[in-house]
Amino acid sequence: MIDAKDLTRAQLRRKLRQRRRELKPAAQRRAARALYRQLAHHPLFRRARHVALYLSNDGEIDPCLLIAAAHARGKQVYLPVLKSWPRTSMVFQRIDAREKLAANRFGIPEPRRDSMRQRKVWALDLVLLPLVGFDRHGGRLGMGGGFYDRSLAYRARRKNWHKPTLLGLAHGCQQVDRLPMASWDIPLDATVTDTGWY
Ligand SMILES: Nc1nc2c(c(=O)[nH]1)N(C=O)[C@@H](CNc1ccc(C(=O)N[C@@H](CCC(=O)O)C(=O)O)cc1)CN2
Ligand SMILES: Nc1ncnc2c1ncn2[C@@H]1O[C@H](COP(=O)(O)OP(=O)(O)OP(=O)(O)O)[C@@H](O)[C@H]1O
Repeated sequence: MIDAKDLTRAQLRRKLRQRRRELKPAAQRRAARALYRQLAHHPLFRRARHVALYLSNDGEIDPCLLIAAAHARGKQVYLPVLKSWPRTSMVFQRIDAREKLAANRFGIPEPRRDSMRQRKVWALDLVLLPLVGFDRHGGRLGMGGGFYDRSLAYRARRKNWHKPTLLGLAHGCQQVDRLPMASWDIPLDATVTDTGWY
């Protein structure tokens, strides 16, 4: 496991992104199936009606099997969609199983913006977050845009509001011993990997 103490956030991010990108396609497919087995029958997933996921990019663990399962079970499935203004914010928008998608400014596919299909993040039951690095204490290192932190910032002010449950999704190799937490970081309830819950 990487010792995060001697690295800056930028160095750590580079190292961990490289690790997940190095996974071969067969290892990625195995990891996606193992992640599905960790979550598909868990009560947090089974009970959730409104679930936000993401489309994998840059070697991220792929939640596509969970997306398919969520659709098949009649859940409402949401993806993050970047706003053009302010450029640092994003919203969660419902997609259907055959949704047409187009690449956003980072090359990640997303649905065409439609405010009728958007839902406030505090009205979601479960958000499955992509991440670059995680620790056992709810720490998350993202791509560095602050998109998830900004959309979850209300949590810091509303301590008694526990929705939605926040679960990071990652490959086991993205674990670090302890991430330095920034003042704006919103702790995860847990991170789920191909090998277990942390
Ligand atoms: N799959 C996925 N979707 C997601 C996120 C994510 O981390 N993963 N995001 C989570 O926040 C948001 C997008 N945030 C991102 C932030 C930076 C970069 C990125 O690749 N930056 C490049 C260079 C930027 C550029 O091309 O202009 C880089 O750092 O190399 C990508 C996504 C919303 N959707
Ligand atoms: N609630 C917030 N309000 C204002 N700025 C914020 C907030 N959260 C994060 N930021 C800003 O966003 C920038 C990136 O934050 P950070 O490095 O934690 O992103 P990240 O969690 O890695 O990215 P992402 O959530 O997009 O995957 C920081 O410079 C920070 O100043």
